[in-house]
Amino acid sequence: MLELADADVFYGKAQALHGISIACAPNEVLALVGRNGAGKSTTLRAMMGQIPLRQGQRTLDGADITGLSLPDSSRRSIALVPDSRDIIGGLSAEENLLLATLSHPPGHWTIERVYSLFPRLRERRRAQGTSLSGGEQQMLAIGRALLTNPRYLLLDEPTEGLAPVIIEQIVAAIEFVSRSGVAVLLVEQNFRVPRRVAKRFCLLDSGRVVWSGGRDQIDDRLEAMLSGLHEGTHA
Ligand SMILES: Nc1ncnc2c1ncn2[C@@H]1O[C@H](COP(=O)(O)OP(=O)(O)OP(=O)(O)O)[C@@H](O)[C@H]1O
Repeated sequence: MLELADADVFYGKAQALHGISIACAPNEVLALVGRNGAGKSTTLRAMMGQIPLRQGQRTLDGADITGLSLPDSSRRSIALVPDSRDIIGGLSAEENLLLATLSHPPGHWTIERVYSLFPRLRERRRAQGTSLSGGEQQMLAIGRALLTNPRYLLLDEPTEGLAPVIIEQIVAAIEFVSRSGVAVLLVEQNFRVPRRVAKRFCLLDSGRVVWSGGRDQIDDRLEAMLSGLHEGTHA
């Protein structure tokens, strides 16, 4: 279980998270949804150890990892795919993947397995990072994270700005990765993708969890509200 308990996060003097408590169980797909600026990305960064907690605790399987650095969190089987994707533009797609294998011991995920998950990446393996499309970059960013052999994969808006046909490939990949035993913590502003792949949802607003529940607890009113989030509807 990867957990934040009563977490406060600040950017300078501005408080972004107010006592957030979120727990992601092994093997589950948990979605964090909420409108722009609600604190979704900040929550993922806090889960990853990329930003410090002013208050509260981060735990992994009950052990306190609040102060664990980002590289150590990565070695402890947590991986973050940021919305910026952070592909190294001067390297080929395959070189980007190779880099990830250098910093982690070999495990289930290999470059071959990443290519099986995203055949398009095999075709584009010699292409420079800068020449990859948005969808290819997203596939590469997910593949690179998988090569660290995470038990918890944190995905920040993986389908944002992508064409429907590519979104389908990303959705299929999330489902496959989840079936392979990796827990996925999915951040999306748009409710359509989480609706399909997640079993549990946390709705964030102004740095707080304002609702959480399972798929079967989403009634028509909540469904309409969540579906309207990306159009700017207030939570
Ligand atoms: N690097 C930063 N420096 C200062 N403030 C920040 C920074 N990143 C986020 N914030 C602020 O923290 C709050 C939460 O932002 P966050 O990016 O976590 O929200 P979000 O729900 O992920 O929204 P979005 O969908 O726009 O990414 C917002 O008020 C935002 O302006």
